[in-house]
Amino acid sequence: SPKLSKKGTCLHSESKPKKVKIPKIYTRTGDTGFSSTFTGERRPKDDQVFEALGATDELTSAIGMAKEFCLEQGHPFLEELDRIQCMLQDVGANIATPITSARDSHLKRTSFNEKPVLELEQWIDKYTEQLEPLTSFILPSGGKSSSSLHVARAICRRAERCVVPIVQAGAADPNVAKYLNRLSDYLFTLARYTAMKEGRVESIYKQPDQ
Ligand SMILES: Nc1ncnc2c1ncn2[C@@H]1O[C@H](COP(=O)(O)OP(=O)(O)OP(=O)(O)O)[C@@H](O)[C@H]1O
Repeated sequence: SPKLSKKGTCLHSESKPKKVKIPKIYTRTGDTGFSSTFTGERRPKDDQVFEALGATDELTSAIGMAKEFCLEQGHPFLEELDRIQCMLQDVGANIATPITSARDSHLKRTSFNEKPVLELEQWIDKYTEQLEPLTSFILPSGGKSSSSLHVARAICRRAERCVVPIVQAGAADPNVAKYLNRLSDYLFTLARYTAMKEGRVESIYKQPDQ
């Protein structure tokens, strides 16, 4: 197969070097504060679709950071977090494709079903069985893995708040809201599980002296 030289020319063994156009990351089309949905609509960047896409992006970035802390501790569930990050790409694709302006071909490529929600539930149940039942409010704590998972959990809840009105308007699949709702429970449970596995104490709520 053709190889690229450092200057971006395409090197074929038998033909003359051809210039390959490397696409630029910036198109400048968003500079006036508008951007595009996957269905081609132009909307202002403070539209609820872009708010939800941005929150989903923050969520997967927070999970990426948490994953690094969990990796340092040798936790065995990194494949679950990888899969969740892939699912969040699909969450984004569904949000970026308002059902109200989508053609069949768009819908086929960006549908989101209930299966990943059920998968999260299985994972939650697996960790919950190994944890002591909750008897008081815990505070985000319990080491770097646990605390970073709590940050991801809080961002997940914001993403859910952004998605709910979009789902209620019939523009995104209800399974997307369900997935985010379940994901925050998963992240909470996993935060507690990592604290337990690392032998870290979770801070609990005590009524502060008045
Ligand atoms: N600030 C934003 N927050 C969340 N999502 C965004 C934001 N800006 C754009 N998007 C979405 O992410 C996609 C990719 O973003 P990108 O930055 O390339 O868009 P743009 O700002 O419209 O274009 P450009 O950066 O090339 O001027 C867009 O098509 C849009 O759906």
